[in-house]
Amino acid sequence: MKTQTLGFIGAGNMAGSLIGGLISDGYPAENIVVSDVDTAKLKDLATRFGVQTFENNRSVVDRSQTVILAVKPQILESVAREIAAAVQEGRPLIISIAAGVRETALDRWLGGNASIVRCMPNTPALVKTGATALHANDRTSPAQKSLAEAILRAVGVAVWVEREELLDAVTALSGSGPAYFFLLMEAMEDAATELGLDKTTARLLTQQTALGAARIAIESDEGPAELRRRVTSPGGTTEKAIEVFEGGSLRRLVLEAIKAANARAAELSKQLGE
Ligand SMILES: NC(=O)C1=CN([C@@H]2O[C@H](COP(=O)(O)OP(=O)(O)OC[C@H]3O[C@@H](n4cnc5c(N)ncnc54)[C@H](OP(=O)(O)O)[C@@H]3O)[C@@H](O)[C@H]2O)C=CC1
Ligand SMILES: O=C(O)[C@@H]1CCC=N1
Repeated sequence: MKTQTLGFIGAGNMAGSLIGGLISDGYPAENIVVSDVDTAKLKDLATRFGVQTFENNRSVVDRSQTVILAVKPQILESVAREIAAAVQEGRPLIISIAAGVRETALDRWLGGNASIVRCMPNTPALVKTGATALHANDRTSPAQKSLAEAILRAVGVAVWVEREELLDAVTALSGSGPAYFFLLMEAMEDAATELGLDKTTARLLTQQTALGAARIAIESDEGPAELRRRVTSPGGTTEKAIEVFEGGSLRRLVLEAIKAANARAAELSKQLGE
């Protein structure tokens, strides 16, 4: 896979995360090409990672065996129509990371003969701890599916979903999920500073606690409920905090938040042509 040219259209947050992760996994920078309308973003990626950049999307498609579409969902139709003439008989493989844009809509915009893998990665790909779910259209060959999986697996875990609609749930869970943890970290830091800790100490302890909790959760055979119980001494401090979280309906809030994100993904797909 690393000998093939991999193209990115869109040089924003998610492209930067994927490129950073791929390069730290040993993907040669000279085999990565990127285009964007924003030259400052191209310059930034070229400086940080040494990738080749272009202001013209067609230049990226013409050079690539695989093209990752990393523009906002609302821009995808115009980008797809712009590159359609260069996408023929399933080549290059198209990987879309756009939230809520269905394979059928993208295929239509691309001219009706594209091999498309839709996936939902997340920004921790930058540090090779990404979480991605994938789904492919019928035209995608087993070799193309393996290639897409290998690209995303290089920056974290990658799993296939059986039905494309499930990518909306994945978007709401792990696509947006890093932001949920960051929100909790922000709130924990603020609380700690209110209790008198300085900002630097509050941040360090919060970060290390998040990392430690995630590592234990990954390495243990036990689920989060049991792991939580191990921290919660009867009559102790954690119990008091958990009572406040449960009393404030944290679980209901999380359910509502994730359902709202899922609904937004479905709404985007309706707005953007199903
Ligand atoms: N951010 C995340 O955590 C995740 C995002 N995604 C998906 O990834 C996609 C990109 O998101 P994100 O990286 O956050 O978005 P960004 O806005 O950071 O990046 C998109 C980039 O595309 C550029 N662009 C706009 N028009 C064109 C065009 N015609 N041709 C080429 N480039 C263009 C934008 O430039 P300009 O800003 O000037 O418009 C911008 O630099 C979205 O579809 C999103 O749903 C998926 C998983 C996680
Ligand atoms: O907020 C968004 O729409 C994108 C998709 C998942 C994460 N960021």
